[in-house]
Amino acid sequence: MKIKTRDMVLVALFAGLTAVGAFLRIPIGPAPISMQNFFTVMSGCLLGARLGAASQGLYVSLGLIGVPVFTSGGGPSYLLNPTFGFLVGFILCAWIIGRLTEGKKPSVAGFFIASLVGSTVVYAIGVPWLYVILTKVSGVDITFMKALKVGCLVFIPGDLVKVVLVSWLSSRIVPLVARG
Ligand SMILES: O=C(O)CCCC[C@@H]1SC[C@@H]2NC(=O)N[C@@H]21
Repeated sequence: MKIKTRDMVLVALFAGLTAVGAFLRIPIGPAPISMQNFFTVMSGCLLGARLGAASQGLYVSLGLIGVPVFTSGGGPSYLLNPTFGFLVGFILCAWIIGRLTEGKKPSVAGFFIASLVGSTVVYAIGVPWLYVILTKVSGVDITFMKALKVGCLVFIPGDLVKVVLVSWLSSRIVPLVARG
């Protein structure tokens, strides 16, 4: 399989942008508000399933080998960080958004619905991971409902704004560039 230079550049670009997103954060609890998922969702919308997921896979791999691109650093021990589930979710999120939008007419509504589905997957992996690591590894005494609150509910307003913005931007950018 031949990999195009353009594709490699786009994958590296979105891995880099997601890393920048980790620096744009507000610490509020076990998981911070961050701009990572803004770029995750955008990678799925703009690059499609294969390249979007590759960009997020590259991002997570760089963090795991020790490049401090996550909100609390990096390294293999991040597997036991309460927020690692969100990072796993990023890969699947980009892939799902790409699959749901590829070959379709680019519309704000189409990108919005796909981005909501993808973002739900980030929470579906992120919240149980957060709960298990906090309770079983860190010994924190919290209920699953509390984990749902600090790992999902607090982020919904901000993440909705991100998703609306990405959907609008993508509906304007995709017609100008062919997706790989
Ligand atoms: O440790 C990391 O680098 C991952 C942080 C994940 C933050 C999640 S992504 C979904 C939700 N929305 C936010 O703004 N923050 C959390």
